[in-house]
Amino acid sequence: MRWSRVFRERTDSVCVLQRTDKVVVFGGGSFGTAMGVALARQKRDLNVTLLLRDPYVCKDINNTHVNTRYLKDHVLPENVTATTSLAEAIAGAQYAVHAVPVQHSRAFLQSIAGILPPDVPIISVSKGLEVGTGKMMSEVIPSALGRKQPAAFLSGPSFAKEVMDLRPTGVVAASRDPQLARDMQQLFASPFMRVNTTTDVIGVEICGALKNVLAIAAGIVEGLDLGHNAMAALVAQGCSEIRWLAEKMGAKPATISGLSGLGDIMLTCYGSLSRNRSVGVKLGQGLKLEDILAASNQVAEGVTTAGVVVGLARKYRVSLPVLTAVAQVLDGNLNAKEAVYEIMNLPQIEER
Ligand SMILES: NC(=O)c1ccc[n+]([C@@H]2O[C@H](COP(=O)([O-])OP(=O)(O)OC[C@H]3O[C@@H](n4cnc5c(N)ncnc54)[C@H](O)[C@@H]3O)[C@@H](O)[C@H]2O)c1
Ligand SMILES: O=P(O)(O)OC[C@H](O)CO
Repeated sequence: MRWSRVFRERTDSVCVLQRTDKVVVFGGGSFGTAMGVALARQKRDLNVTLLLRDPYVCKDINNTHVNTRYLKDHVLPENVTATTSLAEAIAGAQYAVHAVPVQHSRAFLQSIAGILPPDVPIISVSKGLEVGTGKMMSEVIPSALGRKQPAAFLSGPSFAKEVMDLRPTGVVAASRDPQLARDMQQLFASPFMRVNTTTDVIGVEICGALKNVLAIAAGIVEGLDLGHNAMAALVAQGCSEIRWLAEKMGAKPATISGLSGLGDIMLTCYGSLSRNRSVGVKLGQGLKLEDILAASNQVAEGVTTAGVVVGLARKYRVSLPVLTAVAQVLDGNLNAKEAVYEIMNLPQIEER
């Protein structure tokens, strides 16, 4: 019984890969490149095309197989190529991996709405909430395209560099269409990547967005050198706040304690490769936000998501002291030390 199931799953997996000839990746930053490479490694004749804006980076990828801007220490497989042409990138693609930062996703998707066939599934790996609308990518995609498009959301603890280095990684593929989630599982699963499935899109997306805000808070605690006790208390409080809000928004408990919830919180709050955590560390050390952002060429989604969380806390009537304090620090209404002081002086509570 067990072996027959294993065999059947392997056969399906081969089928999805066998019938996939081309995947387009929107955004050739760190994670778009890493996920494109993860797919290219699955099958040597799979065409993985990165859609970029910078012709010089394209040239480097096509001529030297190196993404010189985002992952200059890694050689890409030869079946990863790059183009700046929307039409060329999308032509013949059976899946589209979306790795454009959330705040730029709407304009980008509007620009491709007329070119992307309506039956090509979008696999979004972007983690954040849109400023102004408060929407998740699962809402931004149909709203920007002006139609329903098959979509899946891949999330979980997954630093681009470690995916590139073939270090074991576990993610979750979420889709309201369970078959599409299973297809994504079969497309991405490898000896180096485990892929769980779920239909809890809201849970996966909200946890992926909120953990970036909590990681900034964890970085602040690190930057202020407040110690291990403070870090553990902060992360535990943040986990509770994420659970309170996510549950009110309809997330399932299994998602909150799973890879895209607790798993990604642990990675991003404690992992030194996190860009969001790094922003927090520098804020804690007293640097100005504008200087921190100017010094980096990579996105830290928590910086923009933090303000959206304040609105969600109001909308869902839930108190989120740590997550909303991050927004206050980013807005310059509080400095990092004042934020810690305020949180430590909140009324003592019963645990819930
Ligand atoms: N890097 C990681 O380890 C990682 C892991 C999981 C998820 N993510 C998520 O993936 C998304 C992308 O992150 P990344 O690490 O690749 O970011 P990045 O900063 O390394 O690269 C961003 C990419 O988006 C492109 N881009 C920016 N503005 C654009 C626009 N207006 N139109 C089109 N393209 C635009 C950039 O040119 C670049 O190619 C984020 O939401 C991030 O949270 C990242
Ligand atoms: O580097 P960060 O903080 O954007 O985090 C990257 C991923 O989301 C980790 O799973």
